[in-house]
Amino acid sequence: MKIDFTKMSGAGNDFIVIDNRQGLFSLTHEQVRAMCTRRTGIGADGLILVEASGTADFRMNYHNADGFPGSMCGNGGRCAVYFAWLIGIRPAGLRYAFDAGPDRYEAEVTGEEAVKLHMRPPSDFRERFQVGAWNCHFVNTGSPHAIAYVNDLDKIDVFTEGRAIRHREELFPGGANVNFLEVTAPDALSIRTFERGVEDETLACGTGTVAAALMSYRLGKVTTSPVRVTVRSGETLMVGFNDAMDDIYLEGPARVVYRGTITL
Ligand SMILES: N[C@@H](CCC[C@H](N)C(=O)O)C(=O)O
Repeated sequence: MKIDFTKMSGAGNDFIVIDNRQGLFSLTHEQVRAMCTRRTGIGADGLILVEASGTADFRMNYHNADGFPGSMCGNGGRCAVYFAWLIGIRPAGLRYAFDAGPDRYEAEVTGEEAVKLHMRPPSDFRERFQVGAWNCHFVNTGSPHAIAYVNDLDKIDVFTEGRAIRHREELFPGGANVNFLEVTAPDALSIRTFERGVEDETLACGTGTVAAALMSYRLGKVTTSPVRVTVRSGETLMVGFNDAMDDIYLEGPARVVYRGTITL
């Protein structure tokens, strides 16, 4: 089976994106994992099948690099929308609606290689609890996110510390993504994320970035919206929100890295 794919980067979070609107491809977990594996496969943090939806412009069928379906992926959603725009899923217009899991999302292409994704209201805010030596916080922004604040982000061993927190199933049933944050200004943060399903640090995480901005505002660590969040790739994501946190967006770069064909 030959599959045409587009490799995309959402602020450094990278994805294999496949047009599956005809329903031609049914990939096993092993095939997804092999395609996402770096060095021996294409290499990516996740794989997105863009599929037909009865009521939205498309459905985002997202898998983590481990081959299994993931929860909401913010950067993946932004890449999927840019992909949909590039292949002309809607002949005219920059606004898209897509389904992901049980939820409907709206987004717009805001410029060349730029997408703004409207997020769903967060749930399950939990503040100030101890996980080993870490003072942690938690919020679900479509994916579950633990958060810890640090003074010097460069010094953190994200792989070791993140992995230990990620697996605390008694606190986070199903596991959690783990974000380490440094507050750099009243409207700015830097973030590093250990991603569940990738089982490693990634160069950016969209739902983690939203979790970081919302939690930091709740805790008074940032005082305004939008919040500029610098991710590990060095790129910046913007998170805007109202006080009620029911009108939230994630905006930033989404670009094509290359196109190819893989034979499975
Ligand atoms: N990279 C993502 C998050 C993807 C889902 C996550 N790894 C999970 O299943 O927990 C993002 O940009 O939000």
